[in-house]
Amino acid sequence: MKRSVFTAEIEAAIQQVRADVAALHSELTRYGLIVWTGGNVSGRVPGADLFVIKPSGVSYDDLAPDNMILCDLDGTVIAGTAGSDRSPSSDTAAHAYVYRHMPEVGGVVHTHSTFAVAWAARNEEIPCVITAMADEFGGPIPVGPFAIIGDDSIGRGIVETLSGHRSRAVLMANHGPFTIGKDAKDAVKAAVMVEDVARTVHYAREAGPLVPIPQQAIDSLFDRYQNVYGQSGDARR
Ligand SMILES: O=C(CO)[C@@H](O)[C@@H](O)COP(=O)(O)O
Repeated sequence: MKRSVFTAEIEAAIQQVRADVAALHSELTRYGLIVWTGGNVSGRVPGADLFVIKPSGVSYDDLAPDNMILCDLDGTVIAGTAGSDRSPSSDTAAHAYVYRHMPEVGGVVHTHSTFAVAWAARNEEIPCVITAMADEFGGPIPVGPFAIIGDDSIGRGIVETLSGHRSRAVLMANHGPFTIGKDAKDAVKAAVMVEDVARTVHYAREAGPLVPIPQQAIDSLFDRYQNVYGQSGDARR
């Protein structure tokens, strides 16, 4: 089967995304966002209609740049490339759909993190009642439609929910969080933060009624965090 030949520049970009995506999977285990082989991270290859995603069902202990899988934006594995002998993540179609319909997205993450999945099981959005949510998500974290894996329906639900929305996280109904970002690291950060705020707001509501933050304050906090917080070279700046 003929292997695609990439320019030296694209080849270098592919290698960098392979290394980044492989390394970022350890952040999901580090923050306790997945168990066993659940979850997945992908990253778009800058300058090419390609993305890299993990192989399906492979232990996180065994993930490495060379067994990440290179796909085109239809989710088709690029034959003859490193890792192409294995099946890509079962969520590849969803990631591909997001990359095709949200050109500004450079990374997609899916987890089954406990508190976020609990909100998804109730089909309940997480209300914006803490400044950490206003900072990171600019408001509530929305619920996406119930969608069965296997075709474009999960990806379509992510795009329909997050297009034009400040949040980089969506709670797919009865399933769990999918997050997007400028790059794979930005999407992983959103996955870490959605679980953190899901847990905090869960406990807060158990103790008593939640107090919403006024919209003007949410807008101000989000603007500061997106445009002032951190360093000028950060992906979101
Ligand atoms: O939630 C799903 C599918 O949506 C799981 O299968 C997913 O977390 C892990 O699947 P992969 O190992 O990436 O194929």
